[in-house]
Formats: sequence, structure tokens, C-alpha cells
Amino acid sequence: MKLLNDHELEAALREIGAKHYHNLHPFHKMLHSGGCTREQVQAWALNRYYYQCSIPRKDALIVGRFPDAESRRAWRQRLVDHDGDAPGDGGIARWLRLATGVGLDAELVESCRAILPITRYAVDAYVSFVRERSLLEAVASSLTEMFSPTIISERVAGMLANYDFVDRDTLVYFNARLHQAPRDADFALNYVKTHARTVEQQQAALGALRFKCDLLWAQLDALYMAYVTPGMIPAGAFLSEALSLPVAA
Ligand SMILES: O=C(O)c1cc(C(=O)O)c2c(n1)C(=O)C(=O)c1cc(C(=O)O)[nH]c1-2
Repeated sequence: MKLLNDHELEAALREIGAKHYHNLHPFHKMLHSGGCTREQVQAWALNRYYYQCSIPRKDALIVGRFPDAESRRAWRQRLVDHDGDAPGDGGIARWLRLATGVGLDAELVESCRAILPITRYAVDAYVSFVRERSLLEAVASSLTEMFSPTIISERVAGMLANYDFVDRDTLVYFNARLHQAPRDADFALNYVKTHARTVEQQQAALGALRFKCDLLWAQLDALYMAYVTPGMIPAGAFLSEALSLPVAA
């Protein structure tokens, strides 16, 4: 392992995305190409709500760890983007609009009681990672946002073309992400380039991005196993009662 210059470090980060980002997952391919049933789209939206509402919890942890006002000021914008400045405003509220737009009950979604066990483990692992690892790793773990504008564009175009129960208003959440994500990723990438100055720090940053790709991937594995593979919906999860499928005891 050798010390990478800025250019090589960025290339190594991008290579992780090219190999491991969740745009490559079969569930996303199904979702974007119109291969999902309405129930599968609902299961995706319901489970992902838990990710959405945990993002500002992990960002608040990061804000609290920066020693300087300039970084805190930059990062706190993420809290505003997701939580909004008032009830009904911000990304979490817009995700709820997506979920209800595809036919889910708002109370069920907000309660998070019908999410899959792996969704909870994976998302909670992200919040714990950011709390427990170095600030450099916490910041680096957000770098999947470098890759999200491409998948968001594919998703919006694919879902509008392929599902008659989805319209532009349902997907309004993604509009703001197209400029928020590059802004956030630029800051985080600069931070990582500036602060990963030893081989160990660079490896830790690369490991953090790999960890994040894996936890995004695991959430889609869980959806695939429960809602695409027949008979694998755990008791208490979305649709388990409606379908009366054999459930795990
Ligand atoms: O639609 C997506 O595929 C996608 C992916 C990601 C990501 O790569 O983590 C985020 C988002 N969306 C997103 O909307 C979002 O707010 C977000 C915040 C973060 C983060 O790690 O801080 N990732 C993502």
C-alpha cells in the first residue's frame, strides 16, 4: 500500500463506487425498468423511509464533531435539507409524499414498524459508524453521494415511464437532491483529500466508503429476499398479514 496523491485517492474512491454502488443491484434494475409490482415499489418506499429519517441523525453527529465553525456551517445545511425549517418541509416530508403517492398509509410509514429487520440493522449501523469511527471515516462514508445523481436520474426517468401510479409530484423528493448531492459530495471529497494524509488514513477513508456501499446494498438484498423471492416476508413486516404467507416464527 502506498501513499496516494489527491488524484489517485479520488480515482480509488470512484472505483469503489463503480464496483459496489447500489445502482448495480438487481432490485434497483427491476425498480427502474418497470419490473416491480406496485407492492414491491411500496415496500421499497416504506423501507427507505427509515434511511431517510436516520440521515439527519447521523449528520447531527457529524456537525457535533467538527472543531471549526466553517465545517459545521457547511454540514448543518444537510440537516435543513432533510428536516426542513418547519413541519411538512424538507426531504423527510417529501419522502413521505413519495410513500403516500404510491399508495401507502402515512401513519404506517412514519411508525417504521413494518420495515424489514435488515433495513433496521443496516441503517442503525450507519448511525453507529458515524458516532464511533474517526471524523475522517464519518465524512468519507457520505461519499456515496458522488454517485447518486446518476442513479436518481435513471430512477426518475424509469419510474415515470414505467409505472402509471407514479407521477412527477410523487418523485419531487429527487428534484432537490440533484443539486444538494453534488454540493455535499464536493465538500466531503475536499475534506477527505485534505485530511487523509497517511496511508492508514487513506485506507480508512476507502474502507468507510466500501462499508457504506455495503450497507446500501444490504438494504436491497433484504427487499429482494422478502418481496421478490416468494415466501420470505418476516412476521410483522409490510404485507406479511395481507398475503398470509408462511412467516418466520
Ligand atoms: O437515491 C439514492 O440512491 C440515494 C443514495 C444515497 C447514498 O448514496 O447514500 C443518498 C440519497 N439517495 C439521498 O437521497 C440522500 O439524502 C442521502 C444522504 C446520504 C448520506 O450518506 O449522507 N446519502 C444519500
